[in-house]
Amino acid sequence: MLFDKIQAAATEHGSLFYVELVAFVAALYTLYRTVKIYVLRTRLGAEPVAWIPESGWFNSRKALMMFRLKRDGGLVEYLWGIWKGDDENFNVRIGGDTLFVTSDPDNLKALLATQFNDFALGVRHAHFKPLLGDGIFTLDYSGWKQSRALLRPNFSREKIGHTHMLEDHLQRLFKHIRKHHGEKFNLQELFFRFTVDTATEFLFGNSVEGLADETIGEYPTALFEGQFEFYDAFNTSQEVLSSRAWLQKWYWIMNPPYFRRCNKIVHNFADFYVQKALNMPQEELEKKSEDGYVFLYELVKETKNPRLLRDQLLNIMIAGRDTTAGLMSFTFYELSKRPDVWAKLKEEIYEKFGSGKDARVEDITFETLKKCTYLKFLINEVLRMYPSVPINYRFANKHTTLPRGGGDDGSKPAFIEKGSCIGYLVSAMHRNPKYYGADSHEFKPERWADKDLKPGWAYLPFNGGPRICLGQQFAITEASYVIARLVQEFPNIFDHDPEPANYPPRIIAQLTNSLATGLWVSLSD
Ligand code: HEM
Repeated sequence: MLFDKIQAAATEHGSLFYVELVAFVAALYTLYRTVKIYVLRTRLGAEPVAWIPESGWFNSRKALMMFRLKRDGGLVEYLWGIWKGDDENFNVRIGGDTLFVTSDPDNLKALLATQFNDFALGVRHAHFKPLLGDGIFTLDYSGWKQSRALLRPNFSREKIGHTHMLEDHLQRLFKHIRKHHGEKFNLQELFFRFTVDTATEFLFGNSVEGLADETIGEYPTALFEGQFEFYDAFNTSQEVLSSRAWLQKWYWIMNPPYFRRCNKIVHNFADFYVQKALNMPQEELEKKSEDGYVFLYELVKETKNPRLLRDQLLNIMIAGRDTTAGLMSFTFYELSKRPDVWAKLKEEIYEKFGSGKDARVEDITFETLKKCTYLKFLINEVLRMYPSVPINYRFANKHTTLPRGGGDDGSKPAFIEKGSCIGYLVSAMHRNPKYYGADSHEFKPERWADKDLKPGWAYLPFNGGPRICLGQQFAITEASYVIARLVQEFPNIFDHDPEPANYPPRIIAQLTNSLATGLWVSLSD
């Protein structure tokens, strides 16, 4: 009936009729949305949030620019520029959706802790599922709770404090450094290989030995066909996951055949070790637990489900590997540029653990590393200036509010519509003078000695609330050990940055951060 009437009206008024009809429906819908949001917002006691000006149709110009900068390494600085530190909260329209962007500690506390149940990861599960399946990093609600309960006991102090497991891999790293005879090389690339080696050993009980190659006269042991493809496949899959995360609800566009092929290689790798563990007699498992700590062997005591085991291990791998490599890379980036920081660090490490031939390696433990005050300040500062996860997001699972961002001065509650996305920029918050003073853009480990510096929720490298990083202590122990050992072995560091004028450096923001041009340094005895 209605359709017939529309057709008759179209015949009578000519072809412009359809354009007018669409405009009318759009206007009606806009009016409906405006009234609906006004009513909901008033009911929840919130006020309107400021918008940042659009550029291009639905901000398409901004979105394209962000994609380009993500690839070229300028995204984190660009976002900081939009922010300017003053506007900690605003709305932005991207591709027709409203994104509430915040770097306000009060809002982050509500988002991640006090109003935890109002928010979820949302589409992250769909973004990451082809590689990671159902695990702690991808699930919400009861699935996440069960995962956390299953995995948490494996991060206790006695299970993650095995620093000696790192030493064999470090010896390989030293060989790579020494083969350059004091000439420049890319240390970041070695750190990324190192963390895959240590992560695969810790998680699966066997390292991929990515650092073992002919240039240092070592060859990895292959246990099965396709083992050596794991390293590249995992990197490639991870890059695609990052692009899918950036595409948000359009993630399905990014599903190329090479992604599916790489996922298969990674799954075959994990399945091999899972099956090996499942086939192990109980006594052998117990014996392995006594010999050293392997995540998989501990999990097998709790569940025999091969898919669950594979998914959880890959979830931890993705959460822990690049983040730690990034932390070590940015630390040495700063160390290579700051002789004053390098000297103070050396003083502390040499005093506590000796150096060169007199190095007391066995003294470097979880407990003794914790007592290295300057090393702690250094790591705090690296994670402040270069948080491994600079940008993150959550979705509202109901109509709700966040404490700040509404009203003329942004001090009133902000309305958050069900289904909308909240982007939070930890990197911007970490450089805001409001929380870190006028020198907030400077790299200054000493700031952490100031007893008055109590950033609370303004310092969030490991997230906060119920989903706080499970591997925080693990990562800090591993990075501290590597830093201390490198300082012991190589007393001299020199900067060979190909872009020395670019400070802060260009950063590639994949799922986590890395230096766009690599970490070019030389280290010598
Ligand atoms: C410098 C190193 C690291 C940093 C900066 C870091 C940071 C983070 C952040 C920001 C999150 C929250 C992600 C989100 O909820 O959206 C997270 C979660 C997580 N991290 Fe880390 N991480 C690091 C290393 C590690 C390591 C080494 C492991 C494991 C061996 C690990 C295991 C996890 C797990 C399992 C989660 C998920 C927790 C949950 O959702 O309940 N992380 N990490």
